[in-house]
Amino acid sequence: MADAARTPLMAGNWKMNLNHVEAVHLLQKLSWTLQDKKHDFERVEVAVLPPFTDIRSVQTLVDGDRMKIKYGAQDVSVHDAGAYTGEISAAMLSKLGCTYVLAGHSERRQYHHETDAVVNAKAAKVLEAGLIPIVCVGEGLEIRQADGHVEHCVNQIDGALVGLKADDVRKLVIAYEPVWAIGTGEVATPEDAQEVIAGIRGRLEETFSPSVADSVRILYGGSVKMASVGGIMAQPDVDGCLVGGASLQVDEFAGICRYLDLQLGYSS
Ligand SMILES: O=C[C@H](O)COP(=O)(O)O
Repeated sequence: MADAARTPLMAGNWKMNLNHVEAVHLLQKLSWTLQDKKHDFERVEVAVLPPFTDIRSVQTLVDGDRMKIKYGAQDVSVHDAGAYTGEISAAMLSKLGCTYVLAGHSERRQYHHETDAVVNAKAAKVLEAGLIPIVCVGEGLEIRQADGHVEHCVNQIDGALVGLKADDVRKLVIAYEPVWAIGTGEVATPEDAQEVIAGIRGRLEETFSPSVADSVRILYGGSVKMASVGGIMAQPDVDGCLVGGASLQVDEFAGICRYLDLQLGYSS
């Protein structure tokens, strides 16, 4: 089990799925399901990351129903304001009540050529706006097969966090997502996840301090399901999951959020 001082976080990345009407339906159902099961949000935090076009509707629902589910965005601009067609600033996301913002998801790195320097600039903007970046790292299959996965991810972390203050780093969340496990049904073994996440935590200790390394929550992501979440969460350095496909299915995502209850044998 991870350090009890770090509250586990289950974050659902909806990617480019669900229009704002569908988003409201799914979130309402998720909230009812978790409430019905008396989910303790202080014990396991729950967040959803909808497309930009859904966020205002999500905000209205969360505020109106006083939901304890948090929400955020999947990306952010490196710019503050101005002539940047199509971009969304961190300040705009803050105004919408977001808590989290993904920075450097592998799909952004792959399809939009985001480098570690861009991820670093995005993380800095998110922190400046008082929000929490979820900085994503992960290796492709070739790097894994060449046994370079820990070094690759640690280097990505170095690049993404360069110039950030220790007190800011302490607040952020990191997600380790092996690219070969995203949307493929190939889950890394719990030991695979632990190996890389422990490597990242070790680097945080070297670069910042033991207390910073102990504070940062590091999630695993890649084909997480109800059936696999327990083994992953049993690892000492894993503090939660970044869930893609399974977060679009209410019962599956609620089950992932309730992994502790289900382990204790409470009703599903
Ligand atoms: O952000 C989430 C990850 O890309 C994982 O997606 P997945 O659970 O569909 O594999």
